[in-house]
Amino acid sequence: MRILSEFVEGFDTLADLPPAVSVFGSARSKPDSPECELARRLGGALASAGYAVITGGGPGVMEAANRGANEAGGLSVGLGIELPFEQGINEWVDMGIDFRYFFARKTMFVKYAQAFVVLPGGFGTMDELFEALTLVQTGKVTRFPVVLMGTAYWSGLLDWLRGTMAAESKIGPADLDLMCVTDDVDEAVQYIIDADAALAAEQEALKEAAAAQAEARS
Ligand SMILES: C/C(=C\CNc1ncnc2c1ncn2[C@@H]1O[C@H](COP(=O)(O)O)[C@@H](O)[C@H]1O)CO
Repeated sequence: MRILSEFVEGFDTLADLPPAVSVFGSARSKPDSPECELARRLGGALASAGYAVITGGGPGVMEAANRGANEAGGLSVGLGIELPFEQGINEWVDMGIDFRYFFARKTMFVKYAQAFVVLPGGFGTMDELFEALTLVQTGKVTRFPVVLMGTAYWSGLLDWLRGTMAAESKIGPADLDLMCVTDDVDEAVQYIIDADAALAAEQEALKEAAAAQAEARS
């Protein structure tokens, strides 16, 4: 079955990926747009911090993030999707996989990334953002940093989330804190590094507590 083989190929190809960050954003942005410029700098900064950069492998913001990572000597990953108007995986991708099913592809974005960074985009980008937030809100993934970049673009949505969605109790007030909103590439990368360190410390503490319990029982 095609969908199963997409999971198998994804797991096989990405199994040895170093720590990675998934970057989302518009397929339609022009290479000289502010968001592509930001995405390129972000890709470079993530690569310099030791993260592989995973995108949808398409044009626009995806290509810019892949380009930044590739130019900085990092690992640039593209999870392409078969579309009727598909343009193929962009030229800055070192490791590319083509998917027919959004569902299998989305699993890879989450399973193999330590964080999501979301730049301005359309329906596809919104789908990816809200899927990530739902996974974190419901505890299906723990301590998964979500960074929104391009503050002017997001401000209207954030006002609505605060003023309508949270105000009418459709989300909790703390749910808005699940996102870091910034235009500063260094702040975005540091937020991810700090979240990674906090998670590692938490896991270490759990391991030590389990070892101490086992010791006490023996
Ligand atoms: C629209 C055009 C090409 C589309 N090609 C895509 N290739 C890869 N990934 C895509 C593509 N289109 C959407 N995606 C995914 O959704 C996000 C962008 O969608 P948006 O609606 O443009 O915000 C992106 O993160 C991808 O994962 C021809 O220009």
